Amino acid sequence: MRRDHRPPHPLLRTASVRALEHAALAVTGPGALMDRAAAAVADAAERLARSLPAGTPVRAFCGPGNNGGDALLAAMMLRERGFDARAFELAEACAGSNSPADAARVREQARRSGMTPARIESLAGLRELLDPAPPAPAPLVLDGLFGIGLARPLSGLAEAFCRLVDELRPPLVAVDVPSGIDADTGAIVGGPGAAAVRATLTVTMIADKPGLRTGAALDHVGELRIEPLGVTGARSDGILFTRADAATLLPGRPRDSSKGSFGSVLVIGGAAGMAGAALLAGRAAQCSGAGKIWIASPDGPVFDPGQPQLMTRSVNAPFERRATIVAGCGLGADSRAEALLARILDSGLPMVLDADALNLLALCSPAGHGTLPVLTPHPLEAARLSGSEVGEIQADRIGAACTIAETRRAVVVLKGAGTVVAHPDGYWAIVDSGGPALATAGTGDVLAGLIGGLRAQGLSAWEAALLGCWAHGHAADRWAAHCGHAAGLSAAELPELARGALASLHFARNE
Ligand SMILES: NC(=O)C1=CN([C@@H]2O[C@H](COP(=O)(O)OP(=O)(O)OC[C@H]3O[C@@H](n4cnc5c(N)ncnc54)[C@H](O)[C@@H]3O)[C@@H](O)[C@H]2O)[C@@H](O)CC1
Ligand SMILES: [K+]
Repeated sequence: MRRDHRPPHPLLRTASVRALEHAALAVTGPGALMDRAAAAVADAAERLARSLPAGTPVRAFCGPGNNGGDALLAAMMLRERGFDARAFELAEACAGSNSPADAARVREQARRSGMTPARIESLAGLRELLDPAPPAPAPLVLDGLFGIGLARPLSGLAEAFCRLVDELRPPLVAVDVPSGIDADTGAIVGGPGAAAVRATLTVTMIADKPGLRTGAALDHVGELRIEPLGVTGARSDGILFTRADAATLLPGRPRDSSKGSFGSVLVIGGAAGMAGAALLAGRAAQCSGAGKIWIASPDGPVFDPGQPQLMTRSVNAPFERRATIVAGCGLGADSRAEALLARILDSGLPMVLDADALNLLALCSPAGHGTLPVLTPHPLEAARLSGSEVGEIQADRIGAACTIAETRRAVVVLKGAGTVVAHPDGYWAIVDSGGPALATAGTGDVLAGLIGGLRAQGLSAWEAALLGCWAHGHAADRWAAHCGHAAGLSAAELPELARGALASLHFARNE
């Protein structure tokens, strides 16, 4: 995929982080990594404290494992730097747990310096700490309850801690991972009803993690800082697809070219009552730079008066020999649509299947295709494609996208917070753009059109999916940043914004 020599942004699952940690510990000796992790947390907390009233106390919540060790040592460092820093542990969360060696060493150090974590036994005690009666100042909180060792849903006082944090929204630095978040999947352990900490800032250790980049985690991580702790040699499980990656994929535009040089897109959809869906996909294909665009609707020609260059075509006409098909946006689910999808799948042409095409595809058993198609399901469509439930998809978005990609032999774009793109050969990426501005009807049609338009310009299915997703997300992000608000974007505005996002990559190439 890469056309330059810049290393990608790796995302490591817990097993890979642990393997790196063990290899590094053999070289650095015990304690060194925890010293560095704690120093990174203390530095981050000190920076955050500069934006808070002078004298803001630091309250560190320490779990039984090394995550708690990091937080406790950071609190000790902050006390040495002059902060009113104290450490606490939650009675139930620590019951019966033996600390691992590093955390035990820090606890002994804390005992010697008179900073043994005070045990909190009740909700009242917890509230008093997080919401002290005036004039006592509100605290800056360190969340060191659980990191990559979280093994079950938060309960008891740990759960109450999260609920109080949700209510009071204190400035909070999460150590490694916000407690309650699964570092591999980004889901809240125990499901959407379970508890997880909401951080202002997360300082994550050794490497970036997929579970900080997709799903529910995006409302919990806050600002993210990655601290390698001097550990190198990260083997990536997947990548974060960034603006710099996107810039390497931008299709060229030679001077000596014509409309025939940039491919044709045939949008098939826009049945009665849903014509707009096909028009949005057509406009987006246009804005991506594709040479020619046709719209074929099962209910006769649909015109886009503002975009007269979009041509119409009968769905019964033979498909253009070299077209890229974008099918499904407002296609309907009747027998005509079914027959059309069968023709599309038989064509062997490059294709992007969205919306109704995915729902129909879910009814067919997986089959081989001429060229790798791109499927763009949202979680409900993904659930239909894999015969599961939305909850199961969201519990492991990467796993779900990879499974569908493999079984359907397709590049799969699993939409939603932290879009996942998966290849049937098992590799995957999370797209580093997009936000809640996109949560409105029609934006999926725009995405399908963008990907189709880029595919028509010669990008592979994988490349077109990644670049299309990035441009789509970045367009919305830029719009939201400009408005200072993420609500009210209409899908009709999005194709031109995406054109701007793609154009901005010309500058990124030279950065
Ligand atoms: N040892 C080292 O050199 C380093 C450790 N690091 C830190 O160590 C963390 C991992 O440490 P651990 O492996 O000890 O794991 P954690 O500290 O994340 O937690 C493990 C402990 O929590 C308990 N536990 C898990 N889920 C629970 C729940 N829901 N309720 C109550 N108890 C629960 C487990 O039984 C175990 O005692 C990382 O996240 C990171 O913060 C990093 O700083 C890197 C360096
Ligand atoms: K944590």
